[in-house]
Amino acid sequence: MLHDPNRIYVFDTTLRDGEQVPGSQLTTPEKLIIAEALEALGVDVIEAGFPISSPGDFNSVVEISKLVKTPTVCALTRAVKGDIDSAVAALKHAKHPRIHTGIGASDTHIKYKFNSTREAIIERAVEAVKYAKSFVEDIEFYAEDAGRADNEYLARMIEAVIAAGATVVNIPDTNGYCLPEQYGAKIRFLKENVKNIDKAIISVHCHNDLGLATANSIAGLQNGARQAECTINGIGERAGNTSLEEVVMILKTHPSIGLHTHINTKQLYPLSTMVSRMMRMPVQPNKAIVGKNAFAHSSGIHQDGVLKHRENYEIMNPEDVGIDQSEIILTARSGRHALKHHLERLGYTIDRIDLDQVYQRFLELADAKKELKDDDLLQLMGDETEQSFKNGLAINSLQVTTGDQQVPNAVVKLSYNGVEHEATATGNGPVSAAIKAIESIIGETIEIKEFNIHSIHGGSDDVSKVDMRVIHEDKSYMGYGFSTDIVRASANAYLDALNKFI
Ligand SMILES: CC(=O)SCCNC(=O)CCNC(=O)[C@H](O)C(C)(C)COP(=O)(O)OP(=O)(O)OC[C@H]1O[C@@H](n2cnc3c(N)ncnc32)[C@H](O)[C@@H]1OP(=O)(O)O
Ligand SMILES: CC(C)C(=O)C(=O)O
Repeated sequence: MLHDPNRIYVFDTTLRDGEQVPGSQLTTPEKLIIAEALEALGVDVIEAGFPISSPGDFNSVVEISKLVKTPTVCALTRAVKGDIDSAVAALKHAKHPRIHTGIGASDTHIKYKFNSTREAIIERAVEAVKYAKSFVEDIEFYAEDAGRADNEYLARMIEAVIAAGATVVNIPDTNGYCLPEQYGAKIRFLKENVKNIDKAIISVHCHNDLGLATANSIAGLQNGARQAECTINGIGERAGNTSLEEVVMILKTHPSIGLHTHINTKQLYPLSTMVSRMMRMPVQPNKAIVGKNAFAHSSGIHQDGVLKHRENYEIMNPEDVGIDQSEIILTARSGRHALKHHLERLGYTIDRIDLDQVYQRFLELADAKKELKDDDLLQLMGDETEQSFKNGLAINSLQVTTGDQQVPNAVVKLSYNGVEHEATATGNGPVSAAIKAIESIIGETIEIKEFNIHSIHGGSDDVSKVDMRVIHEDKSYMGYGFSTDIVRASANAYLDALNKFI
């Protein structure tokens, strides 16, 4: 039945089990967008809904069936004829329809949910599979709460439903109870004790109540299961389901397991973001693979290690999951290598910078601010009271006079290579006067290509940020300046650019 015995079929249930999360219900158009993205991701099966549950869910299964071309479209039912009839109707347009029917298999469910007996439940299971099979060829059977079910009984049930026509047998750890070793052993037991097991694919469907959903799913796959049921971001009933991105990336990162999927992993992050937004379920920052911090390094030793050789602290390539690159987050735990990396990225030549001096000021700011962004660094470098550059240009004083009926005039005192120089110049405005005075000290005219003044928070008493692009020997250099005085901010930005090449 399986062409490639090492291929894992990925069954996505984001739109069914994932959508059981309170507050995360989706409209049909939203489900269609996600279904299309799941198809592009390369999932093998999309569980589109539980058609008997509501007219809206029925309609979603109909529309997804019409839309999706390659993956199997699956609809969930209880072991109840009415549910199966509804699923058959909803799947009418599916190119590859599957009915997913089943019933509880643990003694707890048999006794307290159904007030029934083991034998009677097997009969209901078989009857449901046969009924579904009379409409659709591809039938998946779920033995609910199989994680807590007696293995001998489970094996009898599975053998009976395969004989009745089930093509896939799902062994859910519905309550997230099992340990990986137990769950793996359960799958192995079924592989070894169900006589007709080679006529069906074993599927794993694990919940995360103890945080073991992914570990259990992998244990199941390593012991013979060939379909993994999961959701994007691991969303689902209670603590959620196995997360699709985790299973897929575990198999890709550990080729020694010898199993693979047909998932286009570069779509994982974009899809995670889409599902999180549409389902109003934020992804926790430390979530494996797709969390905001999954490829972000914030402590100095790690940052140094990653900058020297990414694989020192990364076992996956962020690009493989659709994230552009790892991030080096600047915090008070960062070291000089990380600071240097960002300064270089912002156009500073490290040889020209007094890195130790800048680092001490950086630490003080990082202690106060927690995380430093580009603007914080630029402000740090452009701080008019500090000398960030070795032998650089620094303004010692700047006097400007301007007003109606008066030619703007600037007097600049500049320290250059440790020597103070003074110059006076006029211009058509106070900024041009200040720039001309600086030019007369350095003895060169440097072309300014771009010049922008922004206020940081708004308000007339705000700090202004100036960014300026200058050209020197056909190369562009950016300079940034900050001050409550826009002339001083402009002069600072000009010197910041000049310090990168003078
Ligand atoms: C483990 C899982 O995630 S299973 C999927 C869970 N998803 C959902 O439940 C969402 C969709 N569900 C629904 O819309 C509704 O619960 C419906 C339409 C299925 C049923 O609604 P109601 O008829 O009002 O029944 P209600 O939900 O209150 O109770 C469930 C009934 O189904 C029975 N039942 C539960 N599972 C199964 C099963 N697999 N096979 C047969 N009967 C079942 C219960 O024993 C109970 O029957 P009872 O009335 O004889 O005691
Ligand atoms: C319906 C089944 C597969 C299920 O969701 C579970 O048992 O958790």
